[in-house]
Formats: sequence, structure tokens, C-alpha cells
Amino acid sequence: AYHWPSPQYDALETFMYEGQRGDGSNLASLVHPCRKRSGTNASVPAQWLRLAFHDIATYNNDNGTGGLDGSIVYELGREENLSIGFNQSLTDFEAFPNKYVSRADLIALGAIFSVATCQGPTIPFRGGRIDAWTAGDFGTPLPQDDITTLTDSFKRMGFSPSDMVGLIACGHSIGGVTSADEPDIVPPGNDPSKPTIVDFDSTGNFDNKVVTEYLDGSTQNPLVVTSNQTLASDLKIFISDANQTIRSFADPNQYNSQCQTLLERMINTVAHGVSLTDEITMIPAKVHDVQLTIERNQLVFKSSLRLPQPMGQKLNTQRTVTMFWCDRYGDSADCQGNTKSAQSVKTTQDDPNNSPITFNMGLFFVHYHFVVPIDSKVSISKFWFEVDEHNGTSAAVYNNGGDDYVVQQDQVILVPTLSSSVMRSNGSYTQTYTNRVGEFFTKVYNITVAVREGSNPSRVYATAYDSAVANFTYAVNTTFDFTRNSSMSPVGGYEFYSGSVEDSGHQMTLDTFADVDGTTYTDDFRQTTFLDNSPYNAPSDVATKTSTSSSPISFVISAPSLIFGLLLILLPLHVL
Ligand code: HEM
Repeated sequence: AYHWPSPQYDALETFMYEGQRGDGSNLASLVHPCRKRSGTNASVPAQWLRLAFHDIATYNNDNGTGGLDGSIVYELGREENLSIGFNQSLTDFEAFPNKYVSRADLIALGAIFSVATCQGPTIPFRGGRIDAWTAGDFGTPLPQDDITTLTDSFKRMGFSPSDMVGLIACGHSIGGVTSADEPDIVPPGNDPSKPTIVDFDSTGNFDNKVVTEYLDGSTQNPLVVTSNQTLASDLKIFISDANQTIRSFADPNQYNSQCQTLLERMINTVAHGVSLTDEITMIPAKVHDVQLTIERNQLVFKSSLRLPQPMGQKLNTQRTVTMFWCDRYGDSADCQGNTKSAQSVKTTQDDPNNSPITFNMGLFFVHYHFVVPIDSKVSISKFWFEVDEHNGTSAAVYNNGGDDYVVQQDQVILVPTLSSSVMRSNGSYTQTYTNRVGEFFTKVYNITVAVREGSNPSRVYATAYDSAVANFTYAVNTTFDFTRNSSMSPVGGYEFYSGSVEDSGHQMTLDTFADVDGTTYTDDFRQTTFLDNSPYNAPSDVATKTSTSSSPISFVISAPSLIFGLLLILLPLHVL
């Protein structure tokens, strides 16, 4: 079962249910709602689903090579992959892979989004696919292949003849054939700049019309009705068992459940030795953006709690969300003496359209953000949340299944607000980013981290990782060192270290390390999108109560929160 911290699960879950990467850049909005591409009017979900199939179509079940590994990126020049739709789709995915979410995972999730956004079933998602960095085998089936070759190709991929019929019935539900790629199947119109697209069936949705229209003879599917019967691959496949399998897809519910199973098998086709994660299910109350850092000359601890909200139901404005935490050092270490608490400083709501998966569940998310001041002498060891609806029901406690959310370390922390990045277009830089019009850029990051005073680390360093690089040519993976920055006075019990790194991708993340007395402390997987542009929220007031007391009103209020604290004490108990 899920247990925080699980950074890979968290990153995959954010993509699936929020449609976006951790810093808010949204992938799902490129495909949702069941979008057409401007200009060509091609179906984006159809392009993404087909891309996933063409990536796995060279899988070899005998020796376990290939599968969904993103190698399609390097195979676009081949006859079997000639389609502008593939290039466009890969550009869609370019900015999104990172250390925990591979390009192949994104292609898999892209197929899931595509089916879901066009009103199809939700295909279960697992992550952990490993990216290829070179082209793989040839062998994607072609329309002109004879039925023996087609059947053998699917057998090589690990699919039976009836699986083959099913996969086509499921895949060829959205999108169609374009004259730009297949002029022998769909003849071009008079205007060469506007390709003709003939859809597989009469709806753009993921439904079984492609099956029922085939069975009742009204089909327009070009891969059935083309006058060039050598190219009629869907017809060849559907009739290969005298229409027996395709008939079993005529019931819409059967269609949905069989497609869910078959497409799940398709996207989970991975090379031997690759193990996929557990199925990524929605984390009911998700803790995210947890960070100890320094903002405006103050040591602060930040966290956010994400709660699901049913669409069409009013958000309870009476709800209070409280974060509790324990000191790390001193008399109250691990809440032996006192427990501290604070209210959220800000509430934000997601656009219900962020992810088609969450949208189809009738939910969207509300986030409660916390910023609290921390005294480094006592620091913070663990935290948890209480959500009180003030409606007569008892408050819900979210404490990581009873273990609380444990702050891994407080020795080395990233300080985004004292870090920055700048684009440079000249000079002797090693990492060069080519933008869409062919100009060369390098992004130079000046990073500030802070280390607890007195730690005397033997080394402070970071790894910069970025696989969101134009055309997926390589991944940036650079380790660089920080040096003590004596021009910056210590703040809140922390000394500053500076370092700089170049990047040529869209999404650099940092893992920072400090070696102290033979132990390496790690601050893992920090986004670098905002840095000194991060929005600032002043820390909230802190309440302190005796942990051992059974009386919830024995609050000791710290100086800045005196008024708020008094209010709490004066309020009748049931409102607390
Ligand atoms: C024998 C195997 C297959 C053959 C020969 C085949 C052939 C084709 C052809 C010729 C097109 C038109 C492409 C274009 O005009 O650019 C197409 C489109 C498509 N195929 Fe397949 N296909 C096969 C299997 C599959 C499978 C298993 C799936 C997914 C499960 C799939 C999904 C799609 C989708 C979604 C499109 C529409 C793309 C768009 O509208 O942009 N195909 N296929």
C-alpha cells in the first residue's frame, strides 16, 4: 500500500490524477477534452493511442526486447512509422519526462488519457517503464501485410489471433486514415495543404461503432472499404476467424471491458527485467510540496494537503484544515512535551478539467497550503493533518496510516528564493538547447542551498537531471559542487552554499546532498521552475499545546499569534 514518502508513486499519481507535472505544467490539457489539432483537424487522442501501439509493436516476446520503451522517438524515419502525427505527439510529450516518470510512462499514460477523454473506460496505470536511448527492431505491421504476417507479428508481440482482432477493434475506434500518410487508401482532395481524413467510424468517441457499423455493413472504415483490397488490413483481420471475435465486441459493455483489459496489456508490454510499479490509484488525501527552506530571512516549513472535491457540490467553507507537527530536538522532541499546530495559509482549487481521469470520476482537487516558521534549535521531525468539517462529524485525521509524515532530514535544504536561472544564447556553454526556430540556448542556474550551522559538511553537491530535452536526444545528468558562500550571513541557524549548473532541457530537477560525518543527507527531486519567482506566502501563526494533556484547550500561544490564540481559547469547544 502507498506510504509517504514515495516520490515515484507521487510523481506518477500527480500526472494521472492532476494531468500535470509537479510544477503545474499540464500534459492532459493537450489531449482533453477529446481534442482535435488546429490546422489539420486530426484527433490528438487518436495520434497518442496509435503512438503507444507503434512503440510496443516491435516487442519480441521470445527474447523479451523492445516493448513500451519510448524507442519510437528514434524510429520515425521508417516506412512503418511515417506519419506527421507521431512527430506532433512526441513534441506534445517533450517537456514532461523526469527522473521518476519516463518518456515511456508518459506514452502509456497518454494512451490512458486518450481513451478516457473520448468517453472510454479508464485503463489502469502502472509506471516504471525504462526508456530506450536508441532505435529498436523493425516490424510494426503494415496494411499490405498478408494475414499470416499480421498474425505472426501479433504473436511476436505476445498477442493471440483473437487478441489481434480485439486490439484493432479497440484502437480503430478513434481517429482515422489521412491522405497525408496513406494516399493509396484515402485519396487526397484538391487542396494539398488540407489532407482528407476519413474516420474509422461515425463518432469521434471511444465506442464500439467501428464494430457495429462493420457488422451492419454501414462502415466507412477505410481499412475495410478501400478499393485496394491488399491494403484493407482491418477487413483481413476481422474476417480471419469468420467474424467470430469481432461479433463478441458488438455489445458496448463487453467492448469497454475487453478493451480496458487488452489496452492495459498493450501498454504494460515491457522488456524482460523491467518491473512495473503497483497500479497508481488516487491518493485520497495527498501530501505534497513538502519543503524546509528559507524565505525572506526566515526558516520555514512548507507543505500542502490535497483533498478531492465532488463536482457540483459546494466546497465547505466552514472546513478547517490544521497541520500538527513535532519538534526534532529538545524537550518536546517527537511531541513528548508539546505539539505545535497551524492553519493553512492559502486554499487553491484545480480546474476540474485538469485530468480526464479525475474528471470522469466526478472529482477535482482542493489544496490547502501551509507555511510555518521553524526554530532551527528544535526543528521539525514529523507532521500530520486534521480536517474538521464543523458539521457534527468528528474531524478526519491524515497521519500516513498512523506513522505520521516524517521529515527525512534537516541538514541540507534547497533555497529556491535565493536561486535563479537565466537563458544565455552565447558564450562557451556545454549544454545547449536548440529551440523550435533553431536558436541555441543554455539555461544557467545559480543555486543556493543551506546547511545547518555546525554541521561542517565535507562536501555539499547536487545532481541536476533533465530528460525533457528537445527530440529526446539525451538526458542531462550532471553532478556539481557547492562552496560556502561567506558573503551571505547565516539565517535561522543555516549557512549558505552556492553552485551553478547549465541545463539544456525543459524541466531540471535537483537532488542535493551533504556529506556530514560519514552520512549523506539528501534533499530529493526539487523542481526548479520558479526559484526566485516562487510566490511568497507569509508563515501562519503557531499554536502549541501540551501533548500529554487530554484537554484540547490547554494552548500556549507563541507571541505573534497571541490574538488568534486568544480567539481560539474564547471560542466554544465544539467550534475548535
Ligand atoms: C495490423 C495492425 C494495424 C495496422 C496495419 C494499422 C494500420 C493503421 C493505418 C494505416 C492507420 C492510418 C494512419 C494514418 O493515416 O496516418 C491507422 C490509424 C490508427 N491506428 Fe492502426 N493499425 C494497426 C493496429 C492498431 C492498433 C493495435 C492500435 C491501437 C490499439 C491502432 C491505433 C490506431 C489509431 C488510434 C489510429 C488513428 C490515428 C489518427 O487518427 O491519427 N492501430 N492504423
